[in-house]
Amino acid sequence: MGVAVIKLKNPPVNSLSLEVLTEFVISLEKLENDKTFRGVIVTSDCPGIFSAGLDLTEMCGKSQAHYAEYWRAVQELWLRLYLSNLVLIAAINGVSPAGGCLMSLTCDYRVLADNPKYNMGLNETLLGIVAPSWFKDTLVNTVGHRTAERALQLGLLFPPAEALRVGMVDQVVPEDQVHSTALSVMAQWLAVPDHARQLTKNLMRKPTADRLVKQRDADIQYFLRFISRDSIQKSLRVYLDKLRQKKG
Ligand SMILES: CC/C=C\C/C=C\C/C=C\C/C=C/C(=O)SCCNC(=O)CCNC(=O)[C@H](O)C(C)(C)COP(=O)(O)OP(=O)(O)OC[C@H]1O[C@@H](n2cnc3c(N)ncnc32)[C@H](O)[C@@H]1OP(=O)(O)O
Repeated sequence: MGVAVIKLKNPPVNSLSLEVLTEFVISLEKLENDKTFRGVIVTSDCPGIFSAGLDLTEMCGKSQAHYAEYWRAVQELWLRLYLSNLVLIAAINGVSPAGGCLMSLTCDYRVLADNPKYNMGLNETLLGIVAPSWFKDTLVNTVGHRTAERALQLGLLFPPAEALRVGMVDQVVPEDQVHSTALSVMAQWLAVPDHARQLTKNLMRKPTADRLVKQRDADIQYFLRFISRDSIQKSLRVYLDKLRQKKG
């Protein structure tokens, strides 16, 4: 039925490095241009981890030029996913904080494995950083304003039952059924004529995407100013050190 699977593979935690973001956009573009494909299942090849989100090492101790290049790549992936003409289904087979969660929120439907460790949410505030407005918009469009407001301020990571309750995911299923469920949901979405579904998706999503498109450069400048602050760099270093020390 013309369904591709994109499996994220950047061990150990599928962090969204510049290289991963770039490759993801290229793969998506190829699938968009190949008319034999109508749908994509986005999943992970790293056991227990869907994606650890944006790669913190790309946002810490690097040059301004690097931050700008990285942020443009983050914007590009979000825009491509959010406005994709393909049916995108996230088969979430692991934990998905921040950028990992965002990626799944751009999909048309989310199936999450029922494992209490597989938390998801936009936890940026816990790192001492702030989810950008378009991250916030994506969450609001999924779970509504009040739930998003509380989740964003507290940096909440929702376990599967809670994620389902607030509407962050559409289905929670046993871990060994995530892929088959994604496939059967895909069949249901592909039963709808493409042109009607695509125009409807565009109608729902374009106003949100346009807000970023209209101010992409300003958004990059804003990110540069924010991420270059000493206090923000310090927060990120402390957070990364904590992650590294966990093992020791
Ligand atoms: C007004 C606003 C204006 C502008 C906006 C400005 C700023 C906002 C910018 C960006 C928004 C940010 C979005 C993000 O996505 S930030 C990333 C958030 N991610 C997390 O908090 C997850 C962190 N990781 C974890 O919690 C765990 O690693 C995880 C549960 C995923 C897996 O645990 P596990 O025990 O299996 O592995 P670890 O031992 O913890 O990690 C292994 C290895 O990987 C490194 N690691 C983990 N996560 C990341 C990451 N996101 N980026 C880079 N590296 C990561 C970890 O340090 C370990 O490294 P090492 O010790 O060297 O092996």
